[in-house]
Amino acid sequence: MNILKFGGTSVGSLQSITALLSILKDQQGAENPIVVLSAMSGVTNALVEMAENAGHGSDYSEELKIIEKKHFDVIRALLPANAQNPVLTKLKIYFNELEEILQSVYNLRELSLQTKDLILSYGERCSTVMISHIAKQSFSNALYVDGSELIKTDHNFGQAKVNTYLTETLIRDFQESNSDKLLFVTGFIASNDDGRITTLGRGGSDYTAAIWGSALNAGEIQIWTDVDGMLTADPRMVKKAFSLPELSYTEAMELSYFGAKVIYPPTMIPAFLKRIPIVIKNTFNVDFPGTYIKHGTSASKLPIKGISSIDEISVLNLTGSGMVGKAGFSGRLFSLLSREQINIILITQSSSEHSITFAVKPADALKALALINKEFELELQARKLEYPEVENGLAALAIVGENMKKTPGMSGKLFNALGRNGVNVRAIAQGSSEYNISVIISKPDLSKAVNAVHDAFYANLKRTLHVFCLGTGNIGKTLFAQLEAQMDFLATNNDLQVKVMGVSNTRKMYQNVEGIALSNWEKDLETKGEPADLAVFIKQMKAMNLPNCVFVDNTASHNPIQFYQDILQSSISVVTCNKIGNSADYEQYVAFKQAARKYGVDFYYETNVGAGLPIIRTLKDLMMSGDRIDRIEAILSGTISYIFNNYKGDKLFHEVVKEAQDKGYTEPDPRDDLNGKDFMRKMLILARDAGYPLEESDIEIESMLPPACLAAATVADFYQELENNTSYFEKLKQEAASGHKVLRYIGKLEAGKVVITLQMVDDSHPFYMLSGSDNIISFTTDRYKDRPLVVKGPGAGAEVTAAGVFADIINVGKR
Ligand SMILES: NC(=O)c1ccc[n+]([C@@H]2O[C@H](COP(=O)([O-])OP(=O)(O)OC[C@H]3O[C@@H](n4cnc5c(N)ncnc54)[C@H](O)[C@@H]3O)[C@@H](O)[C@H]2O)c1
Ligand SMILES: N[C@@H](CCO)C(=O)O
Ligand code: NA
Repeated sequence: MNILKFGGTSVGSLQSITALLSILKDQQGAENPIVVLSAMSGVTNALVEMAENAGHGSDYSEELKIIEKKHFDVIRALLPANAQNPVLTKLKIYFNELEEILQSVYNLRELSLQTKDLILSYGERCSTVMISHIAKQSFSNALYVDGSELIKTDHNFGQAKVNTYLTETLIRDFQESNSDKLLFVTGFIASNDDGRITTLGRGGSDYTAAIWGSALNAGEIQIWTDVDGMLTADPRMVKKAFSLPELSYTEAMELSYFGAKVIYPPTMIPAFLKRIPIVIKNTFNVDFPGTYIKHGTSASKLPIKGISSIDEISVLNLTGSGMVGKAGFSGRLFSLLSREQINIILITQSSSEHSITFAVKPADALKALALINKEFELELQARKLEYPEVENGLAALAIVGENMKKTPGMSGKLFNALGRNGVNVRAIAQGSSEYNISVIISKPDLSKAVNAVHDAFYANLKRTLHVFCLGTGNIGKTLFAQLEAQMDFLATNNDLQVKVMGVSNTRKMYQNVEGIALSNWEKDLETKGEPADLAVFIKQMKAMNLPNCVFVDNTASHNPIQFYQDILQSSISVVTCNKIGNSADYEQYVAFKQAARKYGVDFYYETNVGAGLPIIRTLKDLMMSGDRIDRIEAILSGTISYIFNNYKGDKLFHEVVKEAQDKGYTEPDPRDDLNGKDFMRKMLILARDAGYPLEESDIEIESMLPPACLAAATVADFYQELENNTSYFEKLKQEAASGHKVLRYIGKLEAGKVVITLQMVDDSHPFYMLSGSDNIISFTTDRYKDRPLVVKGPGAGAEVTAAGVFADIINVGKR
């Protein structure tokens, strides 16, 4: 025989009650199941509130009408008119009784625990009367059972202790004489030996189900609720939390102890002792298998079963020489706390025995402090102990699973996930059972931490990168289009999800905790965005405190640079195509790298040189593997390359420059390309990555423009000056052509010196053959000595640049 317990949401609506009845139909068999019911959702809370209001002399009648109507509406909707009267009458009697009791409380302005239990009992009684009557339509043997008469307890109102022997006898006798009936039993309520109503405390209806299950040696106890079972983590924090197919009792205990609200551990003990399996099922998703909790280790191969969390705890730390080697010290401490019913969530003690740290609920913290101050008064006065302090604003997280026991590296994985996301661990505890490793962290970090740990342990699930993007121009726009097009591929082939959480340009900024739909980012930014403010954008990004977070700079602005270091120090990776950061002070360049290393995040800037071409990466690989750069020769301006490759025939120089700009090769300000500044920045970054601590002033740069062009105050003036100097450029072109040569703007790093020069080269030169916006770079190194390593290809343009930024983002995700 099975026990089926339905929680508040399962009896809370027409839809759920209909589902409940069809579940019962499916489970009809040789033996009648026992159905245990909670109060309709919201009713117990309403009863508590009414009781307390009455006790304070406040009005409760409105609320009473609401819950009465709630029951009556269900009856009117689910029973034919001719069957409504008996149950309406019965419920009306209950509500009249309840009103009289509340009125007495109101008159006396006194609410005892005993009266409160009596008031609460109407929740289960009303729902169970109601449902048993509705069930009669399809099950003629349905019978309402006031469970309070069968579960006998002591006089501890509010949290009564069950007299197991007597209760089990009563239940067995009752069931034996009603075995032909389908019993609908009130959960949560019981009575003492005076016959007064008591309640079973938190999770009480589950407890009722377990007591009945134990008394009748049930085949299984089904807990029907509104979620798909026990989840891997709190779904309010972890969107990717999923239902666990199977758990051992111990695992379920550990998980629920730390806040998985589905069942409350003490309620399971009667079932645990008799080894009765417990199945958690979803009334609203009947076909889903749910979670099966049984004795012994589970067959599931998951290394950890779940991550439990408590979002608010307080920690007390006891330190002092007085504890060292003193047997019985911790005994005194913990028996003191247990005597006063203070539940200790977690304990750690250093092996020097110099300090004990323990965590309690915030509500217990000051009480614990006072108790310790009193108990250890002498030791405190003698300074053998330091006066303890309470630390608030903390949270706890635990990974749970019996398989951890045999698997090394579990704690490594946990701490790596936390460390990489900048979560500081305040205290650690691992039971020697190895079922559970718990850490204490600061409360604001909890959600990030739980998500990071979830991602780390369930690596077969999609990992999520949270991306914040600055710049929606040429590159930014193209990146969004590429991200959108590639979403599905990444999900299926790399188990990676790139979620854009925020976007800003100079005018507007928009962030969304749910992520921004890439199909609609432009409209969202326009309509939902606020006026842009970079400092605020970054502050909000940090405040979201997301795991696996990446800041992407797709601007050509100085402004974001000043924030890089702070961003890296907040354990957020930086990906940038903006060259300004790496080509300013050498000191700053070093600081970025150090911050990234220290905080365990990435700082990627592949597109700083040669757009998407693998140049930075190649250089890094050479350096890391111990090669030494002897010489770099390169053409690194895509714009100038395009200009020289297309400045032919009748086309005028300034027209070709305009073409390059229109094709998206130039910097937002094309003067930065033609005056050599962009090229200079790239050479400087390369030289630094090659190990030379150079500054901009160390670079010798030959201008390819006449002075008037360099002096132009605006872009329009610049184009005008280019046109004015047409003959200068024509002369250059002819000179080259007459010698069967081509114009090339070439950078060279040799012996720690960088020069950029305008050259005319013939077909014997390796850089002669270039087309379009091609870049070319040749590395001559200790290992590539006789023939250099050469990278060549399009070195400018929105598609190839955005692709390089994209690859950098993905590389952050790979770690
Ligand atoms: N075009 C290429 O081939 C290429 C290749 C490699 C690198 N890059 C680099 O890409 C970057 C972007 O180039 P682009 O052509 O997309 O420029 P763009 O002018 O088209 O776009 C720049 C964007 O940045 C935004 N922006 C500027 N300052 C900002 C600030 N302080 N806060 C927020 N947003 C800000 C602007 O609103 C705009 O949306 C540049 O740094 C460039 O050097 C470009
Ligand atoms: N404006 C740059 C873009 C690539 O960094 C160029 O022309 O090379
Ligand atoms: Na590159």
